[in-house]
Amino acid sequence: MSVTVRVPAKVNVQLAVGPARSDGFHDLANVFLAVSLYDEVTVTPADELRVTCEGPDADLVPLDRTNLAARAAEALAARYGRSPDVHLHIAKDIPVAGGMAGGSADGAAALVACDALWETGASRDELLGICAELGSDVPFSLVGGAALGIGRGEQLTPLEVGGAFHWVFAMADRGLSTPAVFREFDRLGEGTDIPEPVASQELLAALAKGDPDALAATVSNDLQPAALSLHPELAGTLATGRAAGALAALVSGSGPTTAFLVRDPESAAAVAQALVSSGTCRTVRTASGPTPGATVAGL
Ligand SMILES: C[C@](O)(CO)[C@H](O)COP(=O)(O)OP(=O)(O)OC[C@H]1O[C@@H](n2ccc(N)nc2=O)[C@H](O)[C@@H]1O
Ligand SMILES: Nc1ncnc2c1ncn2[C@@H]1O[C@H](COP(=O)(O)OP(=O)(O)OP(=O)(O)O)[C@@H](O)[C@H]1O
Repeated sequence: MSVTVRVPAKVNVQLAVGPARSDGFHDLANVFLAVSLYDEVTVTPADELRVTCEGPDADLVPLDRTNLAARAAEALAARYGRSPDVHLHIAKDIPVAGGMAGGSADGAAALVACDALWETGASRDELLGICAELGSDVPFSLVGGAALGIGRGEQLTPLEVGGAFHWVFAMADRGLSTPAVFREFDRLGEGTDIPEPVASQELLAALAKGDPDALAATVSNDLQPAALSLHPELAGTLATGRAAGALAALVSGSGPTTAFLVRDPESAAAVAQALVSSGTCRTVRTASGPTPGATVAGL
């Protein structure tokens, strides 16, 4: 018997970052939108805990116990006093170290899959608690849709969304480390007064209306200057997408994936074509959101 769970990537339509806290994290006002790029995690009983991975970026994924899917299985097993001996297979389509929460997605998916396999009877809140211990983005990968994350980004409030938003994503030729981007944010902000992060009411209204023009006017990412500082070539990718008609162009989370909000699938195709032709990125994908969080796809 095995269980397969499908889990989406995310884009941050607002990422407001406060000053560094004493624990090294930053308080956020983090507006997440789940988008239709998916990983699938399949869990099967085995003699020992083992992780395998397939997909274009598979060689970049650690297969030891640092893999967030393995850590999720271990955390759930420890909670229920059972052995974590399973085979976790990750079919990976979400870019690795791309700022789209790929590792977090696998953590949430493995948790849901093991929970179904082991029939633990854990409540949703218990699962969300384990997710928050695994990483700041992991709870959102479980719930999907759209949500405002405060604290480290792990304290979620679901958000209403009035329609589908269409996106183009450009993957860069190398990844960026999330802690390195937060450190660069701190360095760039040295000596300045960094305000407490607050969600934009205009942005929440744009999401609720399903209005792409209003959303384009309000998207923001406080980590973008830090990501551009570490990866200056991204400025060219952003400019290419804007020139091709994207309503908004921004770095996704800690980057280096760049995200382009477009009006409809036709304009997504045009922006994607321009990005491919420009040679300023590794691969280009189109997607839409919101889409549900980690969901059992097959038993
Ligand atoms: C950039 C985002 O992807 C936006 O959604 C997230 O804030 C990052 O979430 P994540 O990858 O799950 O991050 P975690 O695994 O919790 O933390 C990795 C590292 O990122 C930094 N970090 C993360 C979240 C946060 N609110 N403040 C931080 O400063 C810390 O250096 C931390 O050690
Ligand atoms: N299942 C996993 N898939 C990918 N990377 C993983 C996984 N588990 C652990 N990692 C490690 O996490 C690092 C960051 O990978 P990930 O793809 O989650 O980055 P990210 O999308 O930038 O994350 P985020 O958007 O949450 O900041 C990788 O370089 C890898 O070493």
